[in-house]
Amino acid sequence: MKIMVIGAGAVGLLTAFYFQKAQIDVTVVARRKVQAEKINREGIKLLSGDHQESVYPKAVPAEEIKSAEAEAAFVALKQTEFSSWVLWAKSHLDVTLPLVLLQNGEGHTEKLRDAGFTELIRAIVTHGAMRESDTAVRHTGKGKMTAEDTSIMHLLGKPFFKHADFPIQLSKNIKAEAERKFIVNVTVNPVTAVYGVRNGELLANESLLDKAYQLFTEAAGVLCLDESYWRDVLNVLDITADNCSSMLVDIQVGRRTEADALTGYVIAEAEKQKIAVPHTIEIHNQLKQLERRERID
Ligand SMILES: NC(=O)C1=CN([C@@H]2O[C@H](COP(=O)(O)OP(=O)(O)OC[C@H]3O[C@@H](n4cnc5c(N)ncnc54)[C@H](OP(=O)(O)O)[C@@H]3O)[C@@H](O)[C@H]2O)C=CC1
Ligand SMILES: CC(C)(CO)C(=O)C(=O)O
Repeated sequence: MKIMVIGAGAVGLLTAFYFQKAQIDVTVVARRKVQAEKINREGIKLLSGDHQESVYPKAVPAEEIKSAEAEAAFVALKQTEFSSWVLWAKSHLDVTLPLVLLQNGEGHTEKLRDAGFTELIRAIVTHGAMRESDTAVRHTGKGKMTAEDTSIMHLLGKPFFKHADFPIQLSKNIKAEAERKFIVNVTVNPVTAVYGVRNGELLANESLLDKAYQLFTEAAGVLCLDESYWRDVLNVLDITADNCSSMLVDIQVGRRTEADALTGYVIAEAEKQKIAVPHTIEIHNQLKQLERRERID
């Protein structure tokens, strides 16, 4: 099989590494030509604890793709880049190419559907990954990829169903899986980013946990989720206590955050349903202010 991995950041490099290692023909599509050239020279190095290993997929810059010679593409760029990427996708990819979407947050699937793409497969990633250089990725937390149960995912996922380090599982109810991840991200990420703390600090500090719970209650109201999802949030906080959330990292390095696809999505849905979400609006505005203050790109 041939796949493309579009976006050579943390999740893209991790996905490309494990697929190439499983002897699947991978083409990495990088935004920057210089990154594609480095991957072609040096391969992709995975770092996990003390273990290091390299694989050698092909890489091409996005500007040089004419049409996709692949059975599917894994899309691994952030929500912040999605709208402009959809314009690129419309002119470079066949609308029937199966696209496996690895993003946190909501709104991206609709953007692609509105652009005419027909084979959209959602996947939820619970791994932790950090890009250390243009060619090296650290696997910081072993989780899994849960993808919508489709025939192409049966083929693509097969080498990984029992994989020790990069397991893929299929779900007939990906909406529920996505909601479970969404409620964690919309609760944990904004509080850790605004207060500049690691995830575990929310468990240690009652006032921060209260703020997270207020966000949880508002998001759960909008998504019609029950209180049992709060246990998931506490569980993730416990398991990832030492992590800096992705949103905190974005603020620290001066990048735009994925707030629009998280708190922004809750605010938009609440407006449609005429539900008040004052705490979500307040923290969303704080995030936007922080983005303006810290932004370097
Ligand atoms: N990192 C993690 O542990 C996890 C991340 N996720 C989710 O996965 C998604 C990706 O996150 P992550 O990998 O961390 O993000 P990164 O910022 O590490 O990577 C995004 C990559 O997309 C590339 N890119 C941007 N625009 C384009 C474009 N038009 N064409 C091709 N490539 C492009 C960027 O290129 P450039 O380098 O040139 O900027 C960058 O390499 C996010 O939605 C995130 O929330 C989910 C679970 C865990
Ligand atoms: C689960 C959590 C909160 C781990 O840090 C995450 O997904 C993120 O940081 O985006």
